[in-house]
Amino acid sequence: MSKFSLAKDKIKILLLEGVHQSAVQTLNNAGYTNIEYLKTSLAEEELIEKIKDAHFVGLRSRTFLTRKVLQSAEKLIGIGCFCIGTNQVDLQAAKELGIPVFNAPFSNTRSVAELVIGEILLLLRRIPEKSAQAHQGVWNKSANGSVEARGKTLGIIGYGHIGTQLGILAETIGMNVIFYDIEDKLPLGNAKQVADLNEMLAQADAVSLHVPETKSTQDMFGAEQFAAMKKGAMFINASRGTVVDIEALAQALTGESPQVGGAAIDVFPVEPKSNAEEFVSPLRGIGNVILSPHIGGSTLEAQANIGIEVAGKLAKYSDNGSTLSAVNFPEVSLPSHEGRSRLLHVHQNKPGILTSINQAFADKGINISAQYLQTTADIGYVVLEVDSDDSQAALDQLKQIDGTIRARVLL
Ligand SMILES: NC(=O)c1ccc[n+]([C@@H]2O[C@H](COP(=O)([O-])OP(=O)(O)OC[C@H]3O[C@@H](n4cnc5c(N)ncnc54)[C@H](O)[C@@H]3O)[C@@H](O)[C@H]2O)c1
Ligand SMILES: O=C(O)CC[C@@H](O)C(=O)O
Repeated sequence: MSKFSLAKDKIKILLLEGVHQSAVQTLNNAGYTNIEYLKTSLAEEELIEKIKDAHFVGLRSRTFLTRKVLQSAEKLIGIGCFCIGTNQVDLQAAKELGIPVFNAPFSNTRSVAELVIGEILLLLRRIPEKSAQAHQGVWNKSANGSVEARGKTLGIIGYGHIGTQLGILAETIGMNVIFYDIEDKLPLGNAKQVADLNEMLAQADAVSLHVPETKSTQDMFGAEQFAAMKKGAMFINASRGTVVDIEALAQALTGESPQVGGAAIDVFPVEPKSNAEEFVSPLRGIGNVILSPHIGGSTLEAQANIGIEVAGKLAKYSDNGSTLSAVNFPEVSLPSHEGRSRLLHVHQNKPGILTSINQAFADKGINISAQYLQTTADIGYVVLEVDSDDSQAALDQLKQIDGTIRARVLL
């Protein structure tokens, strides 16, 4: 449960899924050299084996940190998702175990928005279909079904970081933008929020999904929503595969008179674990459909920035305890702590814990020179500073506080 600070070269960092080398560089620059770097994700049993002695783990969207995996990771003190989505981690389990999870909330936003704009233009011109025909030697020179984006309406579902960027880019090419979000959002440019999803679907010439994977978005788009779309409108999903009923999409794209005119899909309910595995989908082979292997955020710029951002957050948490921008944890932003030892204490959020800590320290004559506290409904994170000579005694006291989840000292 409790940890004493380790020398940096003893802190083991497991990096999975080929995160950008900028992550390794950032960690090395911060003094962390004990890094195991793997190009792929790992299946549960292998992951349990590998993560056993790791203090930090870095991953992208294909590694699933379930409660079972996290419970087996006895030394783990921090998790870095080198992406935006954090649905692949059991955030609640990580929190209960006192492990903060960090991500890169902005670094690939622009890359996704640019890809979607490109896809809208290609779909409206029926280029996927025409390109496939040309590859087969068919010369189909015709304007049938090809339209400009100018003056058409884009419906965005989920008007967050990506949705808003996309809206701005779409307006610059002359599109009207409407959006649907469960929260009231400030519309950028001339965008308009629509309160009812079906009302939005009835107006949009292209619909693009930018929601996170949550209980409320699971299967939020199925046969009923495709039927509510304007006949022949385009459909784009670069959010998460679980948001869309993929069989219903396949049906809406096929038949004598398809309801949906074309689609660009980057994310799938089941995705191959590595580039070596076959990609299986009911959408394969359907005309005017762009299929991409979950690369919406995969540009060199985005990946390099993500590497620096997330590795920097892990190093900062390891060095000074800062949890600023953690997605599952009380956020504490901390100055440097030269000349003193800093103790990190994660506890169940119940009355009396701070009093117990202060009393225990007072009883042992340990002076607290700084104290920072943040809580969520179920856990509390308190950071204390003491004279370096008192650090071991202070850690011993913290370990005994009822409700302690984790205690660690930074020298
Ligand atoms: N394809 C890729 O490579 C790629 C890259 C980056 C992000 N993503 C995915 O895109 C998602 C969105 O990213 P973001 O940075 O814009 O997130 P964000 O959190 O900034 O925005 C999400 C928006 O969705 C809204 N929302 C949540 N539930 C909703 C619901 N049920 N109905 C309507 N709106 C709802 C939220 O209020 C918010 O405005 C990420 O969670 C991630 O899963 C995919
Ligand atoms: O890099 C990945 O695997 C995931 C990218 C994207 O879906 C994200 O959530 O940022």
